[in-house]
Amino acid sequence: MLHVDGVTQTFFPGSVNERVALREVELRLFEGEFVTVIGSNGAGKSTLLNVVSGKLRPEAGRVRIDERDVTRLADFQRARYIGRVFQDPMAGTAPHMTIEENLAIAFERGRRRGLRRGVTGAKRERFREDLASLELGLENRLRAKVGLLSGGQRQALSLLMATFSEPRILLLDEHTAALDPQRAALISRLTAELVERHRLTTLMVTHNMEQALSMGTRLIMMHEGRIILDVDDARKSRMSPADLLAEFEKIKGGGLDDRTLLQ
Ligand SMILES: Nc1ncnc2c1ncn2[C@@H]1O[C@H](COP(=O)(O)OP(=O)(O)OP(=O)(O)O)[C@@H](O)[C@H]1O
Repeated sequence: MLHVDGVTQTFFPGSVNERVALREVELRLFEGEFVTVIGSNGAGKSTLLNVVSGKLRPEAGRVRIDERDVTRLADFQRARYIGRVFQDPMAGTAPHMTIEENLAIAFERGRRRGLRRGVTGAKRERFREDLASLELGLENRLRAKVGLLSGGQRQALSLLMATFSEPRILLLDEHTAALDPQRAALISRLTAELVERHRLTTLMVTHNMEQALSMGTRLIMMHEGRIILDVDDARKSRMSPADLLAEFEKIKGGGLDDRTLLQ
């Protein structure tokens, strides 16, 4: 359902600062797959998410969602297909608006025009139910300003908002990295629950190898703009972080050729 076909992305081409962030990346996600993405700094993980979301238009290659070529659609035009949560808990929500106002915006994203805007009684009830599922007590604080919430609460709200419009693809960009371990565990649990409940096709970038192995149904490793390892669920469930590191060393040491390493 998501096809990334031969995507290449170079920043500052032809200058001394030239950086090839993605090199002919091929990636296919089936409906409902939950893929965790790991890799060294500068491997191209965020750039891949930016190309999928439409924030970046790749210099070569195509992105297709449900067979539709969306390569030339800007991010706001792809918004109804895509939900995204960033590392910064402040990025996904509007601090000066209330919890219910933030939810109302997310709810209306991607829906047809003509539906009643604003917070109606029916919507408020739905928001209350969804917030209650987070088990953070936010269902009793619908009219509180989001700026008053903690980082973990705000990230939980961002996650809920990103899944509200039942996007075709959920993009998670190190969305637990800025949280303390307890909050990170909470957001990981909520992520697994929401992905399962809405059967979302998901790409999740993380630097945490334990998390990359314990979550999702498939794992890919990136290095220098390439996907160098692609591990299915069965194999992933048998791997440890040490195995992943050993794979990485083996691939790096063996002269990289992604075509032979991709499975
Ligand atoms: N907007 C940009 N302008 C210039 N260069 C960029 C830009 N975004 C990314 N790059 C470069 O592209 C390469 C890939 O960056 P990217 O952010 O995708 O890596 P990453 O795998 O997400 O890294 P990290 O784990 O450090 O966040 C890096 O060399 C980076 O410096």
